[in-house]
Amino acid sequence: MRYISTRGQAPALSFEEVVLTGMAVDGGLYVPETVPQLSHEELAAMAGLSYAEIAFRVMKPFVGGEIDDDTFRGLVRDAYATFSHDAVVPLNQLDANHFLLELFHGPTLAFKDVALQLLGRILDHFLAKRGERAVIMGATSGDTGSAAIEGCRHCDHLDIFILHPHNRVSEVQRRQMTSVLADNVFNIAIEGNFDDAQAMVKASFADQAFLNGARLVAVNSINWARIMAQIVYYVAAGVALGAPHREVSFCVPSANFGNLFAGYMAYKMGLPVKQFIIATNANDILHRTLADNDFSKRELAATLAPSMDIVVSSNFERLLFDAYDRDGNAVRELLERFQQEPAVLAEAPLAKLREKFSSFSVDDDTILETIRDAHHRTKALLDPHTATGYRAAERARADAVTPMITLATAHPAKFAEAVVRAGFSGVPLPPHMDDLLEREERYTVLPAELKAVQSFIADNRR
Ligand SMILES: Cc1ncc(COP(=O)(O)O)c(C=O)c1O
Ligand SMILES: N[C@@H](CCOP(=O)(O)O)C(=O)O
Repeated sequence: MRYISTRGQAPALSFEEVVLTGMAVDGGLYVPETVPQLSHEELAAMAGLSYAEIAFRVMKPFVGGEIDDDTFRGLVRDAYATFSHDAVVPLNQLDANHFLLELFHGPTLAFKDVALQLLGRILDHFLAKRGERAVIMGATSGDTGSAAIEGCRHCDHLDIFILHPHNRVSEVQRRQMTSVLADNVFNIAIEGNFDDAQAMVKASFADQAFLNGARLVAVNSINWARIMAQIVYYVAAGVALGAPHREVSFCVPSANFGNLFAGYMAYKMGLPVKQFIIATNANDILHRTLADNDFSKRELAATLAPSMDIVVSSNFERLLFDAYDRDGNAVRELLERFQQEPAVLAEAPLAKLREKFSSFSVDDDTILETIRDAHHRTKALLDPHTATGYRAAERARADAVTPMITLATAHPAKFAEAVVRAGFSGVPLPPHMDDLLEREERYTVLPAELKAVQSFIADNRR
């Protein structure tokens, strides 16, 4: 299996190289050169298998033999043994054909654990084999950071630097990151927003001179392995509800678009998907692009679903690459224009996207109303991100027959403030986090300046 860049000018890489590289040198993101196919028979044979076994079968072609099967099976098994639910990502039936796919039973209570528990183990495997150390640099709006720290903190070969927007993540999210006092973990609170943090991470991949030759690794969804691991739960959920014999639809709370892109990959591999619904909060660039062909940046709004407070949606580039028939030059031109001024998509690619995707934007008042309404109707207590998905699914679904699977991306305890504002008395943290609010914290506040962040990393890496 080879991986190519969405901007068409970087060298093709192997799986091991792509995992250890992150972003392509031409500024693009890596995608598989060809999409492996899951036949009708292979999908049907997954019914009833454990999540770890489905994960092994779905991901094996992407690994392309670069980790031997027994070792890879072991990494996958160990990654999902950290989840507190036997089904790893259980389906919760809300009504006749609306299901919640609960992705929050991992150690840090958000969907990021699904990929980052595995990515930490894969990185450890490759770095140990090479006898190398590496520096992780990641940007987070609150969930990727703690999941990356949790997934990589025991890895002797890694130093981890996570940038979060100062005072713009929930208290639980911040403490999940900053209360990890390990020698190889560094939390940086940026005086800016997530887009500033992500831009600094991307700029650091583009010019790594500040690291004096050390290897820089990505844990954000720019790293292909993140997407690969997230494909699995779409397949597992689809098969559990009757695929390949019947179609399913998915509604995904979206921002950086790694989650939904993984679903699109599952579809391209052969999972019968009728419809994808993109749910956004008030930061609605994905919705505006799809609905009005308005691919333009707007001021970032602080919302009740802070993990989705993102304007520049990295992985949309991967979808555009497909929509533009894998024309790297066209994608590069479009994204360069988008960075400078409002852009529009060409007619044909936009029409292609509209065949499979619809979208819906949900403001803060509606998030609160939805948390109340969903609880009243189904007894499920949703976190504010999942609430955007639930509302979008109820409003935008194409029919009342195809099972609709809304991805529950975080546990409500991570966002107690919003849940309390919706009228509930609070949500207890799970036992392993009982004392989270009393734990000592350590983090460094820095201005949103690339040089300041890079100097901090250069001075502190081991
Ligand atoms: C809880 C939660 N829901 C939804 C999202 C959006 O996912 P994505 O960025 O993959 O679109 C994120 C983070 O981005 C998140 O942390
Ligand atoms: N919501 C994310 C933002 C980063 O997204 P990623 O999927 O690219 O890591 C977060 O919680 O940090």
